Amino acid sequence: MNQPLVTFRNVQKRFGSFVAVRDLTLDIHEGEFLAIMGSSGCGKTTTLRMLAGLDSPSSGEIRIGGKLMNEVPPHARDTPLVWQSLALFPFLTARENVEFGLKMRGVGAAARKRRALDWLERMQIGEFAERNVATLSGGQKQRVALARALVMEPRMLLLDEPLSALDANLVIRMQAVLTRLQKELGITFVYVTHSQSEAFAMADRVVIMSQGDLAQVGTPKDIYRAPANRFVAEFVGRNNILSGNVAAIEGDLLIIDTPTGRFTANAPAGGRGIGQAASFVVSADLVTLGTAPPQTPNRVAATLISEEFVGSMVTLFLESGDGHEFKVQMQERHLDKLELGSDARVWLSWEPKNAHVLDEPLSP
Ligand SMILES: Nc1ncnc2c1ncn2[C@@H]1O[C@H](COP(=O)(O)OP(=O)(O)OP(=O)(O)O)[C@@H](O)[C@H]1O
Repeated sequence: MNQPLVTFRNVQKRFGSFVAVRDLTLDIHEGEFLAIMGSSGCGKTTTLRMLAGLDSPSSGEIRIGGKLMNEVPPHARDTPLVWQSLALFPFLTARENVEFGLKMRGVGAAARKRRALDWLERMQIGEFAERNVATLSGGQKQRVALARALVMEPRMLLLDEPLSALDANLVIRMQAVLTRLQKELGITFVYVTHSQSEAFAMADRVVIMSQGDLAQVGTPKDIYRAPANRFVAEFVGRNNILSGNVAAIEGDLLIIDTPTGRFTANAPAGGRGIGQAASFVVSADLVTLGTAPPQTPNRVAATLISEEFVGSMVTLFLESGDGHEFKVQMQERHLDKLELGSDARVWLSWEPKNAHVLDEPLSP
């Protein structure tokens, strides 16, 4: 692979004695869409601000295109940041705001106007071009800010919750606009968000942070199917997590005794001995639900507790005899065929290859 566009090497950021980012080592590749996720206060914005030059690392190195950037100020970088409380010029129109950077670069009036209007159109706010930005709604302002950053055609764009002021329908539309533009223009996007659906829908790779640490980086599929640790497995949500002790090892498979039963799980990384603690996850959409006992080693009898519908998908919440909660996700039409009553007794099962053994938990 080519040289990464951005490298963080053992980057730490302290505010007084508080450590906001502990020891971040991460590569960002040219043209990729990288999302940074994690719960509030985990260090996402601090990471982005260090990349924008608004904060400098307390130790470690940040390089862009191989060049050390630790002390390079924001205006000397090609890394515009679009964030929630956007700094638009309130006394200018939407178009003038978008034109501003081009004017600073000496682009002529006619070309500036054409490019600004083009970007406002792409952001679906062309009709507001001549309105003073102070009179626009929060969501409209956010799109002016996006147009203002994109019109400069930067090599990399940093975005901090850029869609947070938009309603749900507009979020979906803007997600499609942004991902298409990102691929068309080949701009590297670093995108901070709270929203898992947003990160998983848009990003090529997702970084999950926890209290200043990088918990996992990978494709959305990797993170969903093979969470590296318990924090990520719980953060991603739609996972069943079971814990116990290793009873036997058969090649890449571990036989694990848990309070809910004995199960076979996949542990290609190995590294566990008999008697050691081990946890595994099975995603909710990889659990099969049936009314007859299945002929597989990984099976549990469970009682249906509740159902949650989102669109055509349903998540079932169930409980095994020992009180462990299971989640099963399926298409609503499949559920209808099963004709389950309330408190129905059912069987859950999953293939050993879909039970993924977790690495050790993150250090406390
Ligand atoms: N200038 C500062 N001085 C002191 N502490 C700070 C400063 N900036 C950030 N922090 C602290 O560092 C931690 C990480 O903050 P950061 O803004 O990176 O979190 P975040 O993951 O973006 O959170 P959120 O999702 O809530 O925006 C927080 O505990 C925050 O209070």
